[in-house]
Amino acid sequence: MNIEVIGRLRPPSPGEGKVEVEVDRERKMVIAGPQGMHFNFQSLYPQSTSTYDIFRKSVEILLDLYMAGFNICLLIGGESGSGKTYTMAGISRNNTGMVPMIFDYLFAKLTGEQYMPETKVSRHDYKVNLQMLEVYNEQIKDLLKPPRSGSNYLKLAHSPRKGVHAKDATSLRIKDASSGSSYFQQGLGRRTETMTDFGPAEKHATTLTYIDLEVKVGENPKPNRSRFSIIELPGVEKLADNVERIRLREGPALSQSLIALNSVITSLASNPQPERIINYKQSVLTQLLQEELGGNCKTQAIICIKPRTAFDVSNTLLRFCLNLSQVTNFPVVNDSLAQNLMTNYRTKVVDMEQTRSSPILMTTMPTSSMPLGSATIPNVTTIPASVPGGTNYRVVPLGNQGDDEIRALQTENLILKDQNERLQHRLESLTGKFGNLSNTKTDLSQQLLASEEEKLKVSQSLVEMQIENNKIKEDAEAMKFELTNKIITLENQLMEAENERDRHLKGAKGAKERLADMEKDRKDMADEYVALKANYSALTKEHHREVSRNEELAIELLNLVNAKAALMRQVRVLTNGDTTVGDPNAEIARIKALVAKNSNGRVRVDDIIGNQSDRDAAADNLLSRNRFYENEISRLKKERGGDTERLEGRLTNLYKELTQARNLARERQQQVSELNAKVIILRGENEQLQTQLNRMQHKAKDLGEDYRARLVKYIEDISEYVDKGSGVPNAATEARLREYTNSMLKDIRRSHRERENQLSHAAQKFKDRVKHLLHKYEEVLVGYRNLRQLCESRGVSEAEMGPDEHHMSLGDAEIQSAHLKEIARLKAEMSNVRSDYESTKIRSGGYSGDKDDGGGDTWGQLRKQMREFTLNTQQGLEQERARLLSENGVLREQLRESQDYIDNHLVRYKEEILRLRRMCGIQEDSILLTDTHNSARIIRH
Ligand SMILES: Nc1ncnc2c1ncn2[C@@H]1O[C@H](COP(=O)(O)OP(=O)(O)OP(=O)(O)O)[C@@H](O)[C@H]1O
Repeated sequence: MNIEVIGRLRPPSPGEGKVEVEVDRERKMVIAGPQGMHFNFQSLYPQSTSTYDIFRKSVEILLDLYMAGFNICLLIGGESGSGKTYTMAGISRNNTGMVPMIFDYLFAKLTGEQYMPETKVSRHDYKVNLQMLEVYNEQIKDLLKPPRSGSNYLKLAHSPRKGVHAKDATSLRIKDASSGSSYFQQGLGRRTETMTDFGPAEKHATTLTYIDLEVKVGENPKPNRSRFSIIELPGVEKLADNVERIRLREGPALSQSLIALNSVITSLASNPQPERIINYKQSVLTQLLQEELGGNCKTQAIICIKPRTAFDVSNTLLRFCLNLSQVTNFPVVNDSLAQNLMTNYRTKVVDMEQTRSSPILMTTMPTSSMPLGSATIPNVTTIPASVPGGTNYRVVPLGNQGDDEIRALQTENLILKDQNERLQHRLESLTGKFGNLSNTKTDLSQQLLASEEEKLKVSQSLVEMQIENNKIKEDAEAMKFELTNKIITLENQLMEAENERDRHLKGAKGAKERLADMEKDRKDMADEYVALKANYSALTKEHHREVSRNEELAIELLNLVNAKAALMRQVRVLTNGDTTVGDPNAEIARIKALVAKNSNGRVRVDDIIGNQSDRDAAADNLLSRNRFYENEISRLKKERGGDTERLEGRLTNLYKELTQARNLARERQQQVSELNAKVIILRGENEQLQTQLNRMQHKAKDLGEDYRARLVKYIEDISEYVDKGSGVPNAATEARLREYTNSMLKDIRRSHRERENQLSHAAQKFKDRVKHLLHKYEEVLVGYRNLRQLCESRGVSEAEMGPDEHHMSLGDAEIQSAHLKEIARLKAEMSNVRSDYESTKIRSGGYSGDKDDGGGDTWGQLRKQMREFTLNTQQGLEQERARLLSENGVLREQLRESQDYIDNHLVRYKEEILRLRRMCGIQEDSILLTDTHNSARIIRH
């Protein structure tokens, strides 16, 4: 890592004149005249830039590295009066320099931030120490040592742990930034301020400020140790002069540090490789700056530039900058491992130096602070005996012992030289190895840091990936679960769909079949429809005919009522207002209502019967006729005399007979109704008998099955028994078989007896019922016959008495229409009234009225209809009776068959039991016998 070189232009002081330093457009390059050097600074801060700005832009980053464990060096160089001290220390509290700023920043960070930046590793238990040295005239001055505590000049020492260092230098523990700045200012105040012939001492002196930091990082118990070195170099303008001249003019020590520094830097610049061998021992300063210039340190140089400077000085300065910028360092993090490695390396170096140093040739006096291994023997003699304000070196002669001894010494010296060269070679190789190790260590540390960081990043990314992986897994599991559910649901749906499809197919098949059936049905229905339509048209015609007939009947009924009313009025007139004859108007009203109800208003009653005035007119007509008749009667009475009274008496008798006939007809109707009720009851009983017969048949069938099953079981048991036996029956087996057979027979007998009793009881009951039915039937017939005889004895005609007894049966008469019934009743009454009237007329003699005119046909038709009706009714009753008789015969036949069936089976059972008994060898001491009356019974002999 090369040394970074930045430039800072100082503003011109009052009276100094204008700025002559040339800066290019990019403000990075300072050109020393037209033919002079030019150098490209990493940063070139102009005059106006404050120290704080430079600190912020260029030093803060170094401090971060410093706190991370790197050694840092800030070289502040330039001409005398260019502002080196100004940059390092500032001039006041308000215009401070780099060191106070470093303290401020350092403590602010150490106390404020507990963790390293970027790596976030904890930082704790820090210790800050301050050392300040001044190298002037090859002497090391401890600037922090109080003046009155003895000598403050120090010797160089080389220890494995500290390397080359000022022995016993004061190291002050710094607790905070202000104390650090305070100590720093105190140290500055102790710098050498003498004036020499060649200018003030500060021009030739170097101020070294070391800020040592010890801090524990992370879990490591051993702290990192790093050093921040702020080195204010002497003015470089002397380098523009000839070195030999300087030495001749000033002596070898005054500018030795600067000359040696320039020489070392030039060597380092020309040897960037780590295996370079650099002679740092040219001065105290270069020895102290071994690490800062070419070792384990990150170095940055701030070169202060005066606004006006001489050409050769600026040329020298830029060359100095150029060399600096080409110096390569090998900084590493100074953790415990690196420290141990460096200690190990330094131990070897110290050991070699001790081995190489010769106690014979030269001895450094106690007052000398001669650096370890710094002086080569020839140079020793050139060291002046006295250096102003410094240490005295003296060459101590070994004595005058003759030429032989000198030659021996020279020989030994040559041997030693050879050894020295060998050692030098080894040292160089070791230095190269150390450089490699440092480089490797640096790389390793950097790689370690990078790998740690990368490891953290990788771990973080791994955790994030793990989390994301878990999330993906959970999502995948959830999705898998969801998909599984969906698949199951779809499978269920598929199965349901398949089932549905099968159902639909079956339904379609069934529907097709049904469709075919329906088609067939439709054809059948179409045929049926055609037939029905034909029937309907026929029925419609029939209906129309019936309606017209009904209307005709209604009209006829009304006419009859009219006629009846007229007759009733005549009867009233004839009977002199007998109230028993009835009110003709009421009869008309009743018939009107009946006709209106049955014809639904189609028959215009009033048109047929006429209104009240018509009826009154008819009544008047009848009354006038009545009066005419009365007049006729009175005339006849007058003419016939006593015949009238006799006729009246006969008429009265006729009326009485008429009343009796009516009562008889009513009574006969009542008896017919009772007979009808009895016939209905008989029918019900007949049905009950049929049901009972069916039950008996089923019972007989069940009994037969039961007996068959039992017998089969018995036969199987006996066969099994016989098969199991040896064929030679002994007494015990015979006894067991006999016992078994006896129990079987007992069981059969008992059940047979029970069934026989049940069947006998049922047959008896059935017979009783049949008898009862026949008895009732005969009673009905007898009643009917008596009725007919009574009617005949009363003189009722054949037609009026109704059908003969053998036609007596319920039939279509029950379903006759109300009109027909009413017509029949009215016809009967009409016939009665008419017969009464005829008889009265016959009795009254010679009456023949106008009423016969046109009425004979009507009566004839009515009589004809009534005869037809009677015949139809008789036919229906005969059919019903025949049906009942045939059913009765069938029932009797069924009963007989059932009885035969039972008897046959009982005989078979008996024969089977006897056969079994014979098979078993049982004596026929008890046998089954049957009686000859179709009933079985067991007779024990
Ligand atoms: N950047 C600056 N801004 C203003 N004044 C400055 C600046 N730099 C230097 N000076 C002033 O220039 C003068 C010389 O500065 P300084 O003493 O720091 O130089 P020097 O390089 O340390 O000199 P020497 O090498 O002789 O010690 C001082 O008065 C200082 O205040």
